[in-house]
Amino acid sequence: MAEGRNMKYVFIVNPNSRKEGLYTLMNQIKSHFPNEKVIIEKTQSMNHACHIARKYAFKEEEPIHMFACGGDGTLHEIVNGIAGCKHITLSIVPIGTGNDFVKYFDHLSREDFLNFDLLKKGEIVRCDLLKVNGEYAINTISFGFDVHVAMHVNEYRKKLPVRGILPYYLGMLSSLRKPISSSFDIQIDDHKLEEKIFSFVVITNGRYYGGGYKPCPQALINDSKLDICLIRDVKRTEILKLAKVYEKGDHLNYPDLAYVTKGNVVSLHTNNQEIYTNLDGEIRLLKNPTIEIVENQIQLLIPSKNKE
Ligand SMILES: Nc1ncnc2c1ncn2[C@@H]1O[C@H](COP(=O)(O)OP(=O)(O)OP(=O)(O)O)[C@@H](O)[C@H]1O
Repeated sequence: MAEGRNMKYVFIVNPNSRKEGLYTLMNQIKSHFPNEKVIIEKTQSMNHACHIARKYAFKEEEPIHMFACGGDGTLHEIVNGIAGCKHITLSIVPIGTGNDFVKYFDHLSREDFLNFDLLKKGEIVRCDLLKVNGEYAINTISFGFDVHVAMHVNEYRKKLPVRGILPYYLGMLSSLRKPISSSFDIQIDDHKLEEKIFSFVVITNGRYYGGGYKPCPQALINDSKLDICLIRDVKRTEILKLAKVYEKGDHLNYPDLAYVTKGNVVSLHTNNQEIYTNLDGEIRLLKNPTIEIVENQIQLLIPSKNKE
């Protein structure tokens, strides 16, 4: 835990999170912070987490240990409120349904992130952010077929009382009714790609997204680089094969299906037309999106399983 005499502990909680996660969280707070300055802020609507986080970002005089309690959507909003703030340390309490970002730390389980004893002796990990047309993302930004899948996933989650991986499969099936590939005019740094037809393009900081897929298995959250996965013009008959290998990050063994590269800036020229963009699972319509890496923007505090 980030400690110090004046340390303030701020929990930003999405109350719509999994009930058992919320229950564990409240018990953990009670037992670990009997006397300290603890503030629990519950989100009430879309983007509220960002507004709450920003309020603390402006209070530069006091050190703050902030906890993002929810799913990747809550984390996304908080990161947009505190990017670049050196007086805030951020821990993630993954009580959402997907929580793909924390899967990056593959030596830690979801339970480890909920264990404040492990957080007490935790370690600081500096984290870069992606930025597109003024908005940050901590995990991934993508374009193409997988954005349509994400949109359907969000719809299924709203409409049906289903959780876990099922909305992702349903979203994929719904998206297959439309063409899988489209034309992209892509520039990576000063290199314009000659290849234009792709099924989707994923730019990553972390390693997992979309319920557990692994576009850039070697991505590092603190290497000051964008990792870019380009999925080629996949036919309907190849989608199942792709999904299977993509989940394990084995798609790179099939260069006819996909390839990965690195860069500092990725630009999509859309002739001022809007394109659906997926930022950490949130959907936006952007014109001519330009994605850059912004280094060392967040101090993450993650649990440690080391004895001492
Ligand atoms: N009280 C609230 N009522 C309705 N929506 C809310 C409320 N608080 C937060 N939200 C919205 O919930 C979404 C975030 O949900 P959550 O944190 O579970 O993320 P998620 O995108 O579902 O992630 P994951 O897939 O990891 O579970 C955001 O769009 C946010 O604006």
